[in-house]
Amino acid sequence: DTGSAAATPIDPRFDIAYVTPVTIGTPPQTLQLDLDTGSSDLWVFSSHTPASQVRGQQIYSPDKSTTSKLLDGHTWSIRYGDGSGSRGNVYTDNFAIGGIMVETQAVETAEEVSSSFTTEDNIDGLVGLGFSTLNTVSPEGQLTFFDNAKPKLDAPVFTADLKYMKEGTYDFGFIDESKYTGEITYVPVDTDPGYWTFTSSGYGVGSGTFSSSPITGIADTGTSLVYLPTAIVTAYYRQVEGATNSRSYGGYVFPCNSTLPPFVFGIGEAKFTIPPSYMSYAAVTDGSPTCFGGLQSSSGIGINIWGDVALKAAFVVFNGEEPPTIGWANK
Ligand SMILES: CC(C)(C)S(=O)(=O)N[C@@H](Cc1ccccc1)C(=O)N[C@@H](Cc1c[nH]c[nH+]1)C(=O)N[C@@H](CC1CCCCC1)C(O)(O)C(F)(F)C(=O)NCCN1CCOCC1
Repeated sequence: DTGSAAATPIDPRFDIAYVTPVTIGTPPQTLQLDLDTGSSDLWVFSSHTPASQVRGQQIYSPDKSTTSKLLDGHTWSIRYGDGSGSRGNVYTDNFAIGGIMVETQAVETAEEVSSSFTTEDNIDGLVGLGFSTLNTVSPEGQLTFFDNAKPKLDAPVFTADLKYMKEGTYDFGFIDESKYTGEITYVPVDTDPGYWTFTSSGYGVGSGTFSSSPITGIADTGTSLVYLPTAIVTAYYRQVEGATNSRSYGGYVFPCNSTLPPFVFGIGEAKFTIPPSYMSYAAVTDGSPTCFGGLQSSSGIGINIWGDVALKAAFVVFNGEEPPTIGWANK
């Protein structure tokens, strides 16, 4: 099998996250989920989510599906890097993305979600596409959609073609040559503890010299920005007029009319350029002349994260062969 599904920015003003339509159950219930390579739980707003915590999200009702089965005695609970979280019970049911159907996918139904999920009415849940070792279901961990779908895919891969303020695509089971230019550079992936962890070959600020130094981090479709070591981040913002590391805004900000250099990162011998428009993430509040940077320091996180700001500058292949690798191509 092969399949494709849209990755649509949830906000027309800036790319905070992307959602993809999925179907669950019989007859199919359609939800818009955030495909997230930084986690490995597939969870949804559901008929079990308290009404006070649901604000416009689509919900999955297992009781309305003739193919749903409660996974008795199983629960889940997850906390994300931005402090948000959710927890609940587990069903298995038919689950499809882009026409790829998994009959007994573990679908985690939310009994509770944190306030930032309630207020984000464009996200009905997440599809974790990290490695199944990160799945939080207890007492038995469950497989991700990708692990379940792999045996029926023409190739054990999925690709991300995220775009700047535009609809992109996730493809499953094939590599669409029309979506990239030149060659795909593959590098090894370390699956411990369960992220798509790889090592970049270095970075450059604008037309400055390229610094060939290894940067190990995770490819994370569920994180909006890029988080890198402080030395790299200060080297970047040193080139931005009026940039400061603002405690109140929690990161590097600068006047929105400042000229930003592009940010270059290396994958093996290949170079990828994040254009200035991606590096100016958003005004700190609507209409403010102060903008928040798309590159921030990872010192508070503990790992470097190549989030959407970097991913949308490339065509990325998540290769699930043994051993897994990750491929990057220009587009
Ligand atoms: C707006 C912003 C200031 C740029 S933001 O940072 O708030 N953007 C959020 C995403 C978002 C989208 C929509 C609405 C609101 C927020 C963002 O980038 N969050 C990251 C920030 C971060 C990461 N690390 C430190 N900080 C995050 O938590 N991303 C997780 C998925 C998010 C969660 C909130 C809802 C949208 C999806 C993530 O899964 O990508 C993760 F990798 F960062 C993460 O937390 N993975 C959980 C890993 N655990 C390990 C233990 O086993 C269980 C799984």
